[in-house]
Amino acid sequence: MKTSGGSDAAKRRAGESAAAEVTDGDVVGLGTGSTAAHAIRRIGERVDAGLDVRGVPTSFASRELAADQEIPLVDLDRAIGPDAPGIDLAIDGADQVVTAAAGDAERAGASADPVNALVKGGGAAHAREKLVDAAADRFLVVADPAKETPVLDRAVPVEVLPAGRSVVAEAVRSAGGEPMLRAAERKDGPVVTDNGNLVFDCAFGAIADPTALSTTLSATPGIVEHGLFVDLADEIHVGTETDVRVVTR
Ligand SMILES: O=C(CO)[C@H](O)[C@H](O)COP(=O)(O)O
Repeated sequence: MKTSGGSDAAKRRAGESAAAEVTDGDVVGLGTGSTAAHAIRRIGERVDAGLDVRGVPTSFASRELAADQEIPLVDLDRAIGPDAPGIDLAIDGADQVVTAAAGDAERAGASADPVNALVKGGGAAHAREKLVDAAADRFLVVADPAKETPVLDRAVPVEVLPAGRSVVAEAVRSAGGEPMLRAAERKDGPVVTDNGNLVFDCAFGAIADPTALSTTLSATPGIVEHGLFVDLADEIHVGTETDVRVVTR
């Protein structure tokens, strides 16, 4: 599994804090990445102890981990609809998250109410993650302090239809970004997502207006989904070396 950010202990605290929010009967969106994996493992322990939940995986990796933990699963298609249960909460990681805590020093004079924005997609799972996280009644982000920032400036992952690669690259450049095709680590060639698409990591520098950039990317033909998650998170569980700080949005 790909990991980024801070210590595993901090990630575990964040994941376990969010997993404690799951209650009997819930349908839970199961995020992707090393921090969300801690939440999935803790939910698995609770299922073993009698908790009645169903999980909606966001990726091949989260499905495999949840199945290993013997968490009953339901497809997103079966979770959403007129006679479907819905998703009570989703727990998912992030590559960058704007929090006031990260900006206390840097933000002198800036608004005390930070924009509710994340960068996700370090594991190339952001298309399904956004489907599940946005469909949930509550979306809990699990992170560590290394993910916190006053302004998003990490390259934004963009999942692209293979046939639209050049068209999308030009559109990203027109929007002020520099697209870099994500290469696979143990294969000659690009990363191919769970949906059979390619990923551009698009460097925009500091993203002053994540909402505007999100709107632009969403409107670009050939982009299946991008990793800017704006106004979706309800809580950020930030694990530290000693405890957990919960930021409510
Ligand atoms: O968006 C993601 C996968 O697409 C992950 O949630 C994100 O990359 C964080 O991963 P980790 O918890 O391993 O740092």
